[in-house]
Amino acid sequence: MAVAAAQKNREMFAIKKSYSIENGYPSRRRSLVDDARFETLVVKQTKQSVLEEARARANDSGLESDFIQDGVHIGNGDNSPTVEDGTQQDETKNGHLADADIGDDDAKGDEDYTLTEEEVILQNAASESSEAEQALQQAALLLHMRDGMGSLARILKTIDNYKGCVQHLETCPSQVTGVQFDALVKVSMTRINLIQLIRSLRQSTAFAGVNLLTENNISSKTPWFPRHASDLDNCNHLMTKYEPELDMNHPGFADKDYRERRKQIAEIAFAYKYGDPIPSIAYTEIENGTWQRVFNTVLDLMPKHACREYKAAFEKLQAADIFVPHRIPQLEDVSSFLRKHTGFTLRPAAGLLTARDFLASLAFRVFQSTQYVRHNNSPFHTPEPDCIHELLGHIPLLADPSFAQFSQEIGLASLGASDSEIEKLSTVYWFTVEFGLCKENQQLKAYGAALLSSIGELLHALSDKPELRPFEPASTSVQPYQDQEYQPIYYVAETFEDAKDKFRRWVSTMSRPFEVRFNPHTERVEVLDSVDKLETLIWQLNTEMLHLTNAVKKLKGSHFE
Ligand SMILES: C[C@H](O)[C@H](O)[C@H]1CNc2nc(N)[nH]c(=O)c2N1
Ligand SMILES: N[C@@H](Cc1ccc(O)cc1)C(=O)O
Ligand SMILES: [Fe+2]
Repeated sequence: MAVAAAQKNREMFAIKKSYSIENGYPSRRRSLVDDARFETLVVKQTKQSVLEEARARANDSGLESDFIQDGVHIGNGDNSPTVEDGTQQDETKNGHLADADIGDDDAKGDEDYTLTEEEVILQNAASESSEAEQALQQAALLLHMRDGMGSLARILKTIDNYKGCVQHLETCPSQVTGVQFDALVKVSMTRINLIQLIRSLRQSTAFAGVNLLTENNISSKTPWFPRHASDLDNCNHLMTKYEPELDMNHPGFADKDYRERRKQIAEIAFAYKYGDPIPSIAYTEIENGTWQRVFNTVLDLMPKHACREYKAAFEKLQAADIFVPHRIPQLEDVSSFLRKHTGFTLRPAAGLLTARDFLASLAFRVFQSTQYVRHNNSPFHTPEPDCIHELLGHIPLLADPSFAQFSQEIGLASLGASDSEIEKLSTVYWFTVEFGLCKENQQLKAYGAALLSSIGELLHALSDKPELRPFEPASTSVQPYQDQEYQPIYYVAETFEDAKDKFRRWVSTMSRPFEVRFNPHTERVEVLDSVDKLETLIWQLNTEMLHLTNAVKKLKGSHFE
């Protein structure tokens, strides 16, 4: 239930299509970092207005009675549960809590609750249907008790009145002035009763604050992030930029048929749900022709300019009959190929995703791939990712174990990261996964996907025009860039292993106060926030160590035979 509420939260606050047109996205020279910044702004504004709307609704006398009629009002004569408290004056003027003047019982219309975000989510979840209203909800409440432990009895009695079940109770001396103790109470009760319980407790002068906490230990300030691969159904927020409909510079802007085709293909991504096979597309002769031109050029340039790992995986894709010149590979076939090699899978994406959503998928070893094809007028460079870029650029390296792990680590680092950290991570992603160069026997090779899928840019990167700098996460992550033209700066990694090492050390300096781990068996991201979870993990690792030690012993033994 709690998880469902969190997802609801995401849906409520989600921006559907956020960029340029509707929201006045400002500049023409733009980068994904600018986009991330803009996204943050739009998300904040959307959230603010959703919250304000919900608060207004709650204060609206018509709707208010929905929640209040059953007796949040104290001593109002019906048989409803009440706080066992003589006083009904609310003296709480505590920030986002009840900064309302609640007068006497008759003053219904004057009540002005300022709901917290958690309460808005709860109310929203409850208001869906009568079953949703009656659904059991786990929740944690933090209460500031002015008058000491005596108030505990009152709390328990009130919870009991609302047919709640107390699962955990903990108190400690409070840091808040005027408050003697804080109590943390975990309860289970129906949503509707929980809403009423909170209101009821707030009306008591015994409490200087009643806070509904989110369902887990992570602070409610941490941005929502997917916990299971199926939560990625909520992670496909598009950036409306470089779309053929919207951008006059887009090669498909003037081509009506092309725009129609793009819409058709986008529908597949919009309808896609976790677990579905990725629908096949019957690519047209023109589309296959565009693929063939790019494919053949990559074949020509790859031996000299691509890194070793790319070439090795490319050959495997050819051997599996997935990479052939005359037809575009189907995402479903590519996805099963990757699954066998590194556990990566694909999801269809309708276009350029927001950095937060795109990176989050990587944490689950899921790569969000577009399925449409660039316009046949510009086969060798396009301003937006298309399936030729995903297939020829990204797929080979996602089949390489070391690179797959690097990609996943960027993804894991992004979960719950702050907006400015997302900006840095996507900049690192940009200069490594998209545009990275590396060394091989003193020679410069390309491993970045946007280089390997764009012959134009590949040759530019390896010419003497751009500036080359050594990859160093701390400085690379704050380097501004644009995504319209060829890059003026590229970063060179010694090796993947070296890049991964540096990246890991840099990530450990980020501000996130918790560690996460992906459990491949359940496809779940676990937050390592309890001794229990850590102990289970240590036990698993010990078992694995035992097997590895045995393997070493056996191998050593066999040498002496
Ligand atoms: C993380 C980063 O900003 C990166 O460039 C992302 C953004 N969104 C994307 N969205 C899609 N569909 N494909 C991509 O390759 C990317 N790249
Ligand atoms: N420029 C790349 C495609 C691309 C565009 C934008 C990106 O963010 C990434 C890749 C190509 O032509 O293949
Ligand atoms: Fe890409």
